Amino acid sequence: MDGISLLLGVSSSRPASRLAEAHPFHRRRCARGSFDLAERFVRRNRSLRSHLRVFNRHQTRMVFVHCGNLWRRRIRPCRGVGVRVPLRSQASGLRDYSLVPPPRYTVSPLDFVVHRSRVIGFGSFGTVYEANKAVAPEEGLLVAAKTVPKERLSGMQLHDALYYFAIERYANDQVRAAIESGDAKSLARHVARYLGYGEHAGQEWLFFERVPGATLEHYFDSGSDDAAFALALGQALGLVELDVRDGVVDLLRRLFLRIAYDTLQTLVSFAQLGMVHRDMKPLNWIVDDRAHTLRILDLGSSAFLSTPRYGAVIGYNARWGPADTDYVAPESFIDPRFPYQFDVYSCAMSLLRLAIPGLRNPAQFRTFVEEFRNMHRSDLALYASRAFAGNAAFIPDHLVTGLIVLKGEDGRLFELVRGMLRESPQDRLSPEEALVELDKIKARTPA
Ligand SMILES: Nc1ncnc2c1ncn2[C@@H]1O[C@H](COP(=O)(O)OP(=O)(O)OP(=O)(O)O)[C@@H](O)[C@H]1O
Repeated sequence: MDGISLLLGVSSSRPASRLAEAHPFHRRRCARGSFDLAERFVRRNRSLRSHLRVFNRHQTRMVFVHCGNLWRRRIRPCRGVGVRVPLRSQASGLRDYSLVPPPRYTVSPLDFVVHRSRVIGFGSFGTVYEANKAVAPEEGLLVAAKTVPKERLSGMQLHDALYYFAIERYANDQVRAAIESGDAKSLARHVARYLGYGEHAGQEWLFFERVPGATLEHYFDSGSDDAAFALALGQALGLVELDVRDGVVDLLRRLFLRIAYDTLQTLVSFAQLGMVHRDMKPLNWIVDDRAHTLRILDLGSSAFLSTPRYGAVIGYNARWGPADTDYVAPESFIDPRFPYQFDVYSCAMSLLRLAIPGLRNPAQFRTFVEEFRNMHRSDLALYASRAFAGNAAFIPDHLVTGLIVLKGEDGRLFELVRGMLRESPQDRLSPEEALVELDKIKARTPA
């Protein structure tokens, strides 16, 4: 890692040399490249993500920066390009995971058998294993056991991983406490059940009930045609009345309404806890095919905006990069005046992939995201009108079904999604407002 001093990938119009001019000490170290180049670099080097602080202020250009030995250097954002590299001192002060309150729900890892050879999933910072509860109550329960892979992380990466892990623990504590107090029924249904935190032999664990089913991304990835996709997803969600004879548009519309409802209800409950999830996306939405519900995973990127006992905010730090750039709201970082609108945008972007068949393919979705934000300022109406006028690079054929899906209910669904995608968080619907609109639409839709 130390071998690479700095790698920049700058898309389209602003040449890397201009960036270098603004920061002469980096001039000789800047490499010019395309967005694709930079993105490929990031994807291939997922483990380096903790060192990549990326944001795209105007959604026009994207810069990725990798710093090996430059931790003390800070690159200030240029117009249109945002680059932030954390200072070591800031990193240690502001990301101190020991500031996160102690665990509320604890368990003994010895009560679980963790199957180390059966990895369910792993991300930049965590590994999730299959496990079983080995003792009563609930002996034999299928469990997902998440831990920080300390053996493959070191330095700042390990530090970041432990921080996210502590936030995830804290967030799950809050969610479970709300469920137990009876305040948040929707959370019991829409978040993976948290069993508790445990530590053994220097390894920390978070234990969850294992959700039977697959993530929405997995459904998108299935490669099946629209009708087969809709029926499989509908069956998993318990929409037994779905019938292929109703036509694909109708099937997709009902799925859309159902998933929008599940996710918005959850966002309303999160907001009641003062929480922004910050990483709402199909990969973190798992369809529980036994309880027939959508559950949200991975609370590790959450922000708690009002935690007076421990300081203003837990989990959120504007000096850090945003979450997944494909779904991140245009403000990139939470606007403290309209914090809950952040997740609404990511939710709507995810829902677009459900409604618009062409967007289920990740590469096509990424092309769409670029164009939608850069050329159309996240305005769905502008995008649609240009796409039909033949100005968009995105293939209109793919858009047609999706727009017909959204066009239902006299265009109300379209307007709802448009309102959820407003570029400015001030104009965007809050979770409550979006849910009210959705309720009105559902009331007009035959069951
Ligand atoms: N409770 C659960 N039940 C079933 N599968 C789960 C559960 N928790 C996590 N998984 C699986 O593990 C994968 C990774 O989980 P999670 O997103 O929590 O990890 P992560 O390390 O934070 O990943 P990333 O860095 O990509 O966000 C999920 O996509 C899902 O497939």
